[in-house]
Amino acid sequence: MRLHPVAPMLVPRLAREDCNIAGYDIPKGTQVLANTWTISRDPEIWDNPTEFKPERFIGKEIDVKGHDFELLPFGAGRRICPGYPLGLKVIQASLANLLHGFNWRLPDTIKKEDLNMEEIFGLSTPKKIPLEVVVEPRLPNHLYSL
Ligand code: HEM
Repeated sequence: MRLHPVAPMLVPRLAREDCNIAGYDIPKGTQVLANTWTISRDPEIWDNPTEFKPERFIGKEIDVKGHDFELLPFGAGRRICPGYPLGLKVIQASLANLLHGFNWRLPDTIKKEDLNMEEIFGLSTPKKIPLEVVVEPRLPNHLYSL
C-alpha cells in the first residue's frame, strides 16, 4: 500500500479559499491533486523508500486510515475511501488464504532480483509486466473441492 498504492493520485480537490500549504500559495478555485505515489516514496520521509520492508512499521503509530499524510492509500478527509474497512479485510483474508493454500515460487528461469515491479500509471496501477509464478497446492486434495 505504500510502494504500490492502488490509486497513484487521489480524487481531485478544488480549493474553496486562498490558502498556503508548505509555503505554496494556492488561490481559491485551484484544482489540487495529491500524488500519493510520490509522497510514499519521498526520501525525506522514508528511509530507503524503494525498499519493501514491512517491518519499518513495527512500533510506529502510522496507519492507512487518512490521519498520516505520508501514507494515504485510501485518501483522506471527507472524500476518503468509504470502502477502506472492507478493502483491508478482503486483502488480508485473500492473502492469508492464498498463502495458506499454496506454495508460491518463481519459475526457475527468473531470479528474484530480476523481478519487474514497474507499474502502468492511470486511475489505478496494474503491473506493467504480469507476474509469472509457479503455484502448488500445499494442503490435502479434498480441501480444494467446492
Ligand atoms: C484495497 C482496496 C481499496 C483501495 C486501495 C481504495 C482506494 C481509494 C482511494 C485512494 C480513493 C480516493 C480517496 C480520496 O481522494 O481521498 C477511493 C475512493 C472511493 N472508494 Fe475506495 N479503495 C478500496 C476499496 C474500496 C471498496 C471495497 C469500496 C466499496 C465497497 C470503495 C469505494 C470507494 C468510493 C465510493 C470512493 C469515492 C468516495 C468519494 O469520492 O466520496 N473502495 N478509494
